[in-house]
Amino acid sequence: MVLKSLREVGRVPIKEGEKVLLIDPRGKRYLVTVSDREFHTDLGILKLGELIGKDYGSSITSHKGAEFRVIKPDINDIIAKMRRGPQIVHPKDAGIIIAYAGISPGDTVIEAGVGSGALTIFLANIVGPSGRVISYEVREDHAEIARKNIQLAGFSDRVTIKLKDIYEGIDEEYADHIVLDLPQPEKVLPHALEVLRPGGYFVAYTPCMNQVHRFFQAFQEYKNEFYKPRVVEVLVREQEVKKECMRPKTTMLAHTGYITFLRKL
Ligand SMILES: C[S@@+](CC[C@H](N)C(=O)[O-])C[C@H]1O[C@@H](n2cnc3c(N)ncnc32)[C@H](O)[C@@H]1O
Repeated sequence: MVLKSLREVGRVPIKEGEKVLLIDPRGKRYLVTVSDREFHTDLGILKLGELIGKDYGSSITSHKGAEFRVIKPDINDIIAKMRRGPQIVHPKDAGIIIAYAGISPGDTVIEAGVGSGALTIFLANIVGPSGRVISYEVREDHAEIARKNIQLAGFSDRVTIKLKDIYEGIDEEYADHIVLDLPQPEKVLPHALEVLRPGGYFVAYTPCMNQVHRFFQAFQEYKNEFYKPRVVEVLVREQEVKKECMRPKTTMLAHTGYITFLRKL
């Protein structure tokens, strides 16, 4: 057996039409599509066609002599650069939703609302090509933004956006998990019970404590159908790493939302 070096395995030359991430000498990032065109920056003009056939990790130089490194973008790069409509679920919250609910490749996840599609992209990434994300949305303009963002991430094959109010019901007969980012998740509880598989999770992301309170008042009627609930808030404290001093950053993204997890019995 011939073992390939890591360098050979990772070596897939850049092709025309691919999305790549360029990083300038200051660390500024640009998501561009490789084609035979010029890309203008304040550090000079780049001829993107020069990237074709190069390796990821290599660089391209502007007409002013600035060197831009090129790497393959991941979903975080896509989400950072995509168009936003409503407020998106932050990666720290998407991460814990996926981890605590055990969302896995091949799963069918019903989501609402799609908003800008950020959480949808995280979900589609984890369920993989054999899974499905079915996302309900009431606003056509939000659905349109999300559709484009999901296409940009390359997940249109596994995501279905439905223009429908999920409070009125769920059309599907089966879901491994239900993930909600909308104002009144308690209105989805009776529909969720009909379609959620035993062991599957009902997850509700809500920014306000009074929403959590209202949810749990409604939940009393359904409490025998679920394993004991869990509510979390995720705080990420980034560190400032400098040669002379390492310490927590003085500012942080504190509150985003409360995440409620219910597991169906
Ligand atoms: C905060 S945004 C969701 C953001 C999304 N999670 C993301 O990460 O980009 C909430 C969305 O829920 C939609 N929405 C509100 N009530 C809904 C309902 N009953 N059924 C479906 N969508 C609903 C809104 O139109 C809005 O687009």
